[in-house]
Amino acid sequence: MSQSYLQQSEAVRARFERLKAREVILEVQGLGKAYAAPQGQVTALKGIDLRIHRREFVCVIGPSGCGKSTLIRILAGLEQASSGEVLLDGQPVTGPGKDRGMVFQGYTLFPWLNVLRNVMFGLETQGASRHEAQAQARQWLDLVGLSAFAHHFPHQLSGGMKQRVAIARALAIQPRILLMDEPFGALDAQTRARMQAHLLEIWKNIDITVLFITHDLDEAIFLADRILVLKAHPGEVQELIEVPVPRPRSAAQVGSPEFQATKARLEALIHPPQAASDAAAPDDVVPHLIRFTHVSDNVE
Ligand SMILES: Nc1ncnc2c1ncn2[C@@H]1O[C@H](COP(=O)(O)OP(=O)(O)OP(=O)(O)O)[C@@H](O)[C@H]1O
Repeated sequence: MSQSYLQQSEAVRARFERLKAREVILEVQGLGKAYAAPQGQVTALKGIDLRIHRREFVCVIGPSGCGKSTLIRILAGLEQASSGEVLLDGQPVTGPGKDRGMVFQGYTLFPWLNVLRNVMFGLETQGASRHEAQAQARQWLDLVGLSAFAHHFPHQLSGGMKQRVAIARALAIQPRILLMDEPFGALDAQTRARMQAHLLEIWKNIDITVLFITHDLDEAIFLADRILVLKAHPGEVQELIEVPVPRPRSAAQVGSPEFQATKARLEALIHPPQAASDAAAPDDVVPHLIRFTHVSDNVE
């Protein structure tokens, strides 16, 4: 029989025990969010409970519309919950704060500031002197491997480099948790893989807890300690999976039995067998397809 994703080696089990013994940084209790929509109320999130420990790496995955972005926006304090509570270090989150760093998919650097000034920005708004902000920003640029690009402007950088600056900028204010919403979604596969390895290297070297949203199953397994799987309509917790793949992680592990078992479980949760959705669809309804191209313009 093939390996189960629930099976953990002794080392992995011991690591989870150590991880769970650490303090809880982020606690989400009975979180719900309903939006008013023209067709009635939409329940984006319902009864979400989650506890994330210090220096844990949690990925959130789920089908489109399961409330991933809503969740991260509430955690960031950009959106109000309809019910429940979010506690960061035991304190309720009521709005944005410097205890949370954000990195989004779109490149959110200030185009008119060079790389160094982009990283200095948050430090200066927090009251650091120009000199102090510059010294600290240089250290963060060093950490993301971009010291040589301090005086470049965002338009002179590749997509991956821009996201490294965004990570340096988010980390510079020394948040308790880094909230990442599909940060590598716009990158090509090769750059994306490099950024994943790079992010793990950064995470290893500093005291930061990460909550990372992704659509990509491989990315979630490669990065996470635990994966929160949400389901849609309403957005509820389907399962919180402990990733059995040992650390340190490397690309070579993708073929390992524990990686494959975890991927199979995620596939089953996110893309349930066709029969289930077929049963819900009346099979006597033939969709009416409109042909937009010229009839002779065949693609088959
Ligand atoms: N401002 C809004 N007003 C009304 N409905 C909304 C609003 N924002 C989100 N929703 C609805 O809430 C649900 C969850 O949306 P959300 O964007 O959080 O999901 P998601 O998992 O991030 O989706 P995707 O993977 O496609 O980005 C969806 O049904 C969406 O249509």
